[in-house]
Amino acid sequence: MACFLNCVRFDVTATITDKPTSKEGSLAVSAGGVTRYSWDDVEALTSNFSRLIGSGGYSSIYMARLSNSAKAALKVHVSSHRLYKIFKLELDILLRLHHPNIVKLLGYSDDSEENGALLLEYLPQGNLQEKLHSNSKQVLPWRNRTTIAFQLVQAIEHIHETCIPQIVHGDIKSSNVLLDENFNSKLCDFGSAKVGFSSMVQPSTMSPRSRHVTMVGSPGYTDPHYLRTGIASKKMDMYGFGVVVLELVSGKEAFSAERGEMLVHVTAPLLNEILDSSVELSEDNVRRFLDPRLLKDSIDIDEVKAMLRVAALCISTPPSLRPSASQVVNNLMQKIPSLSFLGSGKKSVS
Ligand SMILES: Nc1ncnc2c1ncn2[C@@H]1O[C@H](COP(=O)(O)OP(=O)(O)OP(=O)(O)O)[C@@H](O)[C@H]1O
Repeated sequence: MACFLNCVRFDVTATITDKPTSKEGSLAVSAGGVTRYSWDDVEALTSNFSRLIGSGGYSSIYMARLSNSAKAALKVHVSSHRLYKIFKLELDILLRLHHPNIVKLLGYSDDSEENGALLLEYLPQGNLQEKLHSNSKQVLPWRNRTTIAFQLVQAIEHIHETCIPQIVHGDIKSSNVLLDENFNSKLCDFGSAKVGFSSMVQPSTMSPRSRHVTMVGSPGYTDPHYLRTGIASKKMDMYGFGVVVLELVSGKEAFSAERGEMLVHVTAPLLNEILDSSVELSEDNVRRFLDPRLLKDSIDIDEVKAMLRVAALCISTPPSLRPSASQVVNNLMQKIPSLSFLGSGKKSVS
């Protein structure tokens, strides 16, 4: 996905585990459920990269077939030394992450610095951005939208609060949320992540004189506090999450290139109204903001208000006012009864 011109990736500083030493010709080697492939295997799995299923700023994603003929997705980083480091960072993180709402690593290939590839579980419904904003006739029902938000924030809770060391994703946006056949959401793309700090980090490449920061940013999703200060934190993930919730509720894009408009700006008056306890929130205003493609009569307006309130808190300034992921998990479970069922078995050990 396109990035802000003035923002590039985080510097990669995380330590990457050494690769396993045993390797038998082109035979794949499995450890802990993750298989290490040679580049020849990768070519065979993808039938020589014959079917492209997605692409990002730094990688191409190809359809792969495993030996049992199950589908998988193969992510290949554009060849360069810097991008190989991003590949190693993502590999290191995915090797450690095990959560139902985080894309699963099935295997990898790291033969040489030119060739790094991640084999991921295949998510047949693609990414949330396409699902919400393409002109497809298939409209994502309200129930799925609340579930997707809830599963996404559980994935964020896991990386922020459960796994050790903790991780800041650094690029929460709807194109980094993948959907399985039942529209369950899985967070992907850890190429911008920061590892091993509890809440804040100053990017190492930020010069004290220039405020130039090396960090990814996607239009409409980047925390303005981060852009101003260069300080990355869990709160920037909560900001990105808040924007995704606004997209889910409104069906509008985080950034409209056509109008040069950010969703957070368009929604600011309504969100201020939501946070202002002295104002009785007008139901008409809330309904007007809802995605027009949704069958509004069947939607509980209190659920919409709950989602908007969460979004408003997540994008608030200063970042210290934003809730943690676990606070959002608890709040959504309380306000949207159908989610408590999903939340009952939510914890998964890293
Ligand atoms: N496991 C998967 N199953 C199905 N489609 C996938 C999978 N992984 C990625 N994709 C598709 O490829 C797109 C790009 O993937 P990803 O975000 O990982 O790449 P990237 O190069 O890191 O992107 P970015 O520019 O956002 O950093 C996704 O938005 C999705 O459409």
